[in-house]
Amino acid sequence: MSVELNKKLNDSKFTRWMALGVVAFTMMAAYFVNDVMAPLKTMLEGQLGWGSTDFGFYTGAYSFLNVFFLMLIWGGLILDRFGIRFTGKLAAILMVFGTALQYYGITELADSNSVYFGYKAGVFISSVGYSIFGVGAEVAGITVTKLIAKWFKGKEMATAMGVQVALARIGSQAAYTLAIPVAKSFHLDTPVLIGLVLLVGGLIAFFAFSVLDKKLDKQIKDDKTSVDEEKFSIKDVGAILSNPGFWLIALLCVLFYSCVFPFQKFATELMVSKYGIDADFAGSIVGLPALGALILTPVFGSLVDSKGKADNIMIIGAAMLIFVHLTYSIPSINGWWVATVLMIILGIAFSLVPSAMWPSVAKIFPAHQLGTAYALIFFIQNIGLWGVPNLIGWIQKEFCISETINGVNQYDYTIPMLVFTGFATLSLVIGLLLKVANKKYGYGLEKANIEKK
Ligand SMILES: NCCCC[C@H](N)C(=O)NCC(=O)O
Repeated sequence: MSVELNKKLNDSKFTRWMALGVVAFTMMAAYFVNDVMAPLKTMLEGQLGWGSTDFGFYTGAYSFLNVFFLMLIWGGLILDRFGIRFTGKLAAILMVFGTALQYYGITELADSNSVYFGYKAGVFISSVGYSIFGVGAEVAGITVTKLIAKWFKGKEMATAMGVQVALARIGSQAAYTLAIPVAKSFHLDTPVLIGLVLLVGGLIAFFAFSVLDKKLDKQIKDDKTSVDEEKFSIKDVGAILSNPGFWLIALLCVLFYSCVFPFQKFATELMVSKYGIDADFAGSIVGLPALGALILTPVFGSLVDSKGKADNIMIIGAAMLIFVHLTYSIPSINGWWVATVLMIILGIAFSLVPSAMWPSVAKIFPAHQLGTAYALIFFIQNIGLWGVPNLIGWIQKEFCISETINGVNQYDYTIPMLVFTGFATLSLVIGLLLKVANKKYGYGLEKANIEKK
């Protein structure tokens, strides 16, 4: 009888997975908007005169406020201080506002001749919007990760994190697949408008989740058997930063993701220019990792839950990325099917690492430090998400223009792909060091997550 009385919302499998589904929709919309402009790179250059450095500037803007104004750090502190509901709603509002501004930049300012800080008004304002969106998206990301750790503690935590990431990748896949066909059938800005509508839906979804979460908090408070969670204090930042596990995960994260997300932003053009894939179809190939991750991330997540071995999984994922990027860099290997197979391999790596890495953070840090720990890791990751697209855009402009057709530059991708290979190699080295640290400090990364009853 007392067992029944103590039953909380998240003890019901159906309710916790339904709650996850609701917030996953918010993240799906966020990932759609995040990626929807990437396949349009060549169209943006042709129709709005956005060159490679403009595109690199815009793409890197996602992380600009997070990195230079420490917005992610504030977001993490707000999350640990004021909780999941407040922070999640704030993040969703920022995403909607930022996307609306981005839309304004590519519609109303498309023909403007004004220049701000050396960039066309349209490029600059869209980038400001994307930067605000980036704050919202990243803060939403850490909020959702923390809420999964709360709702799924001692349960299928890695599977749930995997499912959330997988559903988010549907957003990315949809963006890569639909952007060019939609932009061609309607207007260049229509894909962003669709993203804006989805985000408003995501905002409503998060408000709906908050009702459930409030109820769960009340149950946790009323439950005499539940242990009171320690409150976050600013001293915890020091504790997080002095943990070697933090630095290794953060470095693995920045290096690994620097050769996935920024690569994907340029990859549609790579598929067309090097592999001769039709522009309408190229986005779908680039979206393949997202599609693969949809199936594989939960599979690998449940493997981590039941069998553990997160340390080895991260190492294998990093090694696969080296193979993929190195092969993309070889000029003589240019068959469309090779490009496709490599994307599939990248998709497997892209499923392995996140499904092992994010739950590992929850093993290294206690619950009250999790928001800040995820925020600091995302912060370091964002340095890469800002710097790498700018670096690649600059390299392309300086060293990679192979010819110019009707005023649109064609780029050779050998050097950019070697740069990505370098990052992937470093991520493997860090993965190996993490394995050593795991043994030394006993993080338990090799252990299963699901508590045996
Ligand atoms: N294109 C999405 C960027 C999301 C970055 C975010 N900080 C993150 O790492 N999310 C986890 C993931 O695996 O997508």
